[in-house]
Amino acid sequence: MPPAPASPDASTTRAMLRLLRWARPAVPRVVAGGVATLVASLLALAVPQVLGQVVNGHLVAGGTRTAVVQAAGLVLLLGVLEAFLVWCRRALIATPGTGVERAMRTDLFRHLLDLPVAFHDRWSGGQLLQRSMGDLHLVRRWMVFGLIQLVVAATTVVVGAGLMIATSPPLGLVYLAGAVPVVALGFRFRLDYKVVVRRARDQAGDLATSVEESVHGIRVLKAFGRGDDALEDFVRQADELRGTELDKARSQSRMTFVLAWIPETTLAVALAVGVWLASGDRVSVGALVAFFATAVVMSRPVEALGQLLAMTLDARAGTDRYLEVMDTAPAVADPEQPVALPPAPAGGSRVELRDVRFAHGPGRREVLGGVDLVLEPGETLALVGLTGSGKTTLLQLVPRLYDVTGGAVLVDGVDVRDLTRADLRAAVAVAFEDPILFSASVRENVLMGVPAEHLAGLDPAAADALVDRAVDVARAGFARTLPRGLDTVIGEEGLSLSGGQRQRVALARAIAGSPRVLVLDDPLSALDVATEAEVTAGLRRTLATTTTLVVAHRTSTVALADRVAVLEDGRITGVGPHAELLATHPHYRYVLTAEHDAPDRPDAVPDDAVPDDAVPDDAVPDDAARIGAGPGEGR
Ligand SMILES: Nc1ncnc2c1ncn2[C@@H]1O[C@H](COP(=O)(O)OP(=O)(O)OP(=O)(O)O)[C@@H](O)[C@H]1O
Repeated sequence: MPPAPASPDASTTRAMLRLLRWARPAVPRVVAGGVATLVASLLALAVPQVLGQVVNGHLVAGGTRTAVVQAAGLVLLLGVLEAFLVWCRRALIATPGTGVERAMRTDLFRHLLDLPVAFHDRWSGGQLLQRSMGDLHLVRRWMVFGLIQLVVAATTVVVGAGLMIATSPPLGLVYLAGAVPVVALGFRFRLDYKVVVRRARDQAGDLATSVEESVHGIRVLKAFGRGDDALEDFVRQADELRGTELDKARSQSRMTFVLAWIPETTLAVALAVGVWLASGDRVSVGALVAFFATAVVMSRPVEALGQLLAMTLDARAGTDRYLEVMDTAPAVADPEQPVALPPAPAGGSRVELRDVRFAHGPGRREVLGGVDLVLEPGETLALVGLTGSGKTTLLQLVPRLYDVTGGAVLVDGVDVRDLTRADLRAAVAVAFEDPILFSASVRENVLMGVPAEHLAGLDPAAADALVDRAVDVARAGFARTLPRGLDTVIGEEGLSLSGGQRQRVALARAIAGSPRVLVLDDPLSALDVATEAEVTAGLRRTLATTTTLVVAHRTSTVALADRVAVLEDGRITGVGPHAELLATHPHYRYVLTAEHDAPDRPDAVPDDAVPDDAVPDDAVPDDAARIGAGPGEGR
């Protein structure tokens, strides 16, 4: 009974064909390996035919001794050839398989870097990690082993069944009858297994996310003594995954049982029928021997079909999960016909936000509902607003970490969407409040802020000078006192440094490339007021022609600015010097003076709660507000 060749469905075939994009270079060797395996299997099938000839010719018909020796020699030769071909398969496909996996992994990583921040907001790190490691491993294993074995096993079964029918049609038909239940059960297996294997892959991704989150947040877990909770959560997820893996194993073992039991049963029936036919001379003893020897040779590929089908469905789930990421188009992409930025104006760049609107997805509430704002060349403008009012969101629209959903952001008159991302990011540098550094030396982290093409043209001394200048301006000189100075490798995400130290290295990175536009998201929040004043003064001196947009939460950061813009309910409701706004803009006054101890909404504070004349213009002289005015000062 040849079971139905375990054909995966059409969508599986389509998904696997899409792998050709990466597998194409490996195709010749995989095909050669497949041919070697196929020939080896067919040689194995030839052995029973030789045996049949020996039985009929020598044992039954009294053939010569020489014929027997020749037949034995032929069997030996076939065996040696088969072993050689199996070795060829391994040698042929081991290398291209790893090459395909590497190419797929590299493309995935490249694509992840290309995908916008909005994508990374939605996808967990563990799921992406699992897709780039575990899923690709399954795909490679299938490509170099499963696919070839599946084709070879199915071909062996079909050819073997043909030989059995040719050897004895009635016995062959008895054996074939067993294919009917196997096809039906195989179909059912495919449907069930497909669902369960996908669930297992997704759960493995969730489990990886838990590990990643816990390792990332280990300080919080320890500080709050929540390690046991994290462990409990992890164990629950691990149990779920184990349950699904057991479902997989049960489903697979049911199929293996079917593929072992039904052929054996039909073989027993065929044996009874065969003996009866032989006793009536309707089949020769040699044919009977050849028939059953073929059945024995076929039993291995028949049983393997279940495992190979499972492997194919594993790889299908891995391929689907891989392609789900690869098929996500980078929403923030380079324009087809990019515009070049005009040469940097001597006085600095002009940045304009024109009726800018932004929502985190269709149908979601607008975070920004029509922002109009102009930053004049060389100006430093502070953005102030309540927490959650959209300051960070607005900032991120300038370097296109997100794209506006309405209106436009222009740098020197050019819509940022008309620039290549490389040009834009060479012109606009960013420093975030929670800076991420990389496990590299301080020097390498700082140089990350210099556009690659600019860096490539610098000799080491010039690059060092850039780093020194940036480190001085950002008051990150502490890095020179680290064990290996600026060459000290800082830990993952810079966690071996204090929060304020990391902020200063991140600031040095932002200014190292002398950007036209600097976007700073409260980058000095972790510094003490005295250090912040030093950094502020350094920045003002050095970045005279850099146009800077800075989010400020405290008066001392506002000191960096020429003007301040107040962001309120997704709109700019006031722009002007700090002192003027403090005197005339109740919401601004509220944000800077009462944010941390006030009720939820600013609206709760009536306009007259802080009468305008309570803060006369001269009460907060410009200079006092600018330099070193801490949260309590300048109010
Ligand atoms: N990835 C996101 N998906 C959905 N909503 C988001 C996302 N990021 C931020 N938001 C929402 O957008 C709004 C503005 O957030 P944003 O971070 O810009 O505020 P903010 O003014 O910078 O706040 P803070 O001063 O606390 O840093 C908030 O209501 C926030 O919940």
